[in-house]
Amino acid sequence: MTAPDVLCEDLVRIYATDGIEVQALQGLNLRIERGELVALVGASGSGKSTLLTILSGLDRPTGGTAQVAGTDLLAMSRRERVHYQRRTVGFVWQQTTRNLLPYLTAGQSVEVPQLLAGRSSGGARGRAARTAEMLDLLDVTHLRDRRPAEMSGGEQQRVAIAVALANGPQVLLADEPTGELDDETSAEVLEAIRRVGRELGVTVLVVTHDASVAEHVSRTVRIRDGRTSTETLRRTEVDEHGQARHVAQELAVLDRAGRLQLPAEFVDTLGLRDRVRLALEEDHVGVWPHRPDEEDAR
Ligand SMILES: Nc1ncnc2c1ncn2[C@@H]1O[C@H](COP(=O)(O)OP(=O)(O)OP(=O)(O)O)[C@@H](O)[C@H]1O
Repeated sequence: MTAPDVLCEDLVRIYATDGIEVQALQGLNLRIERGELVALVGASGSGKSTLLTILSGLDRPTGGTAQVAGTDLLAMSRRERVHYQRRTVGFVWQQTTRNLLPYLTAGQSVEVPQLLAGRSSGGARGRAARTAEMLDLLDVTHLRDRRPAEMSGGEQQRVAIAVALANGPQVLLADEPTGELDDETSAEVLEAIRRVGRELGVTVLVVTHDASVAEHVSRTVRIRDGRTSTETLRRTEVDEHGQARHVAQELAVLDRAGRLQLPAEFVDTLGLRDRVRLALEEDHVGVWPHRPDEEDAR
């Protein structure tokens, strides 16, 4: 079995400002295999951006394990960090202005990261060929000589993906890449991310608060209060009549200590609180509300 491209175990990030501590990540576990496309969804303040900032090498966790494409993010030297950010991971941010410099054309934007990374294979011609290849892959060749102000929001994000992939990263991280786009354009950009991930074999993590993103990916991980809580796996099955149908399976994340977070609707429906009654059955675990009065009466 190959090592996963993203591995977080018991990841903790505590922010301390003015003597007040905020536990943004509270022991988060996440594993993403090579070539997977995963959406991470969660409410505002659940810790999504904190996680992405750590995975992109811009911030250090307070504790736990974080490895991306074999790089240990807690043990990286400053030099390794620069290499990591230029070569190992690519990013696409929500704000189109953060992705592209206003005075560079699309072609120049894809070329600059290659120059910064000292990409020398094939020299200037090699870089030009890589640039043409990336623009073509994202269907933005016609925008090569345009600056961001001369592109739509969706076009800017597709160019941003080409920029992020310029140096052939193993992992692509996207933080709300469709946050500023309408529904139709969002769907196009997500489809472009999915296609390039598959064609280049890049592992992709898309962070979003938009639950509809989940429809475009085979695995959605939910984050709640700084921890991954539940996952939805989607796959297409062909039934006995040859009809394709989409099947979704809900899973809860179980950490190494055996903790799991029950979905909020289960907790609400059964009125579970404080303590629950557990029973180990042959092939499953039963969970009941704990009602001492009723149990005493039995
Ligand atoms: N630099 C910081 N200093 C102090 N607290 C912070 C800092 N950054 C984030 N937090 C806090 O950490 C928690 C998680 O924030 P984070 O930005 O990761 O959430 P999020 O899920 O990305 O939210 P959103 O969808 O609104 O961007 C929040 O309570 C937030 O207020």
